[in-house]
Amino acid sequence: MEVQKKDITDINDIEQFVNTFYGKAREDELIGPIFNNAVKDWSHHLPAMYKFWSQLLLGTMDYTGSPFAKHIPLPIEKQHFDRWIQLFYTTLDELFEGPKAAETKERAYAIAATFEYKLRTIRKLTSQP
Ligand code: HEM
Repeated sequence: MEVQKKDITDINDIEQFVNTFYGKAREDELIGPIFNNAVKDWSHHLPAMYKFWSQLLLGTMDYTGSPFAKHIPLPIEKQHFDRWIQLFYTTLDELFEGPKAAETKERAYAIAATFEYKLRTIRKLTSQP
């Protein structure tokens, strides 16, 4: 019988999915090299991601940053966002189950789609004819 998983309820749960997700992302053949080239200090990036997700999911007000801007210089396109989402969903499905976990996936999908659209638009506007 499959054991019922718990839902996401607190900062420990967020730290767990963030750590697990970036563990997978760093090893991924498509998006791993992008992270490993760009992130100089994981001991800074991971806590920033705990705060980002805790603000979105738990309503804490401790994230200050402008996440989209950090992605502008990166070599990422739709295929990379698709892989990001695939790994993120797999991570959440392995660890959690419930309305908050479902909301987390929805939020991630919406942000990924927005980032991808904005990057595509910026590049179109700034490319030479
Ligand atoms: C393939 C897709 C993606 C790649 C390769 C990527 C990579 C990166 C990199 C290299 C940084 C900068 C880290 C640093 O300066 O140390 C960053 C920052 C960040 N990313 Fe992504 N990212 C991707 C998609 C996403 C998505 C879909 C989300 C949200 C759902 C997200 C959320 C963030 C946030 C919140 C930060 C800023 C953290 C801070 O304030 O320092 N990223 N990302």
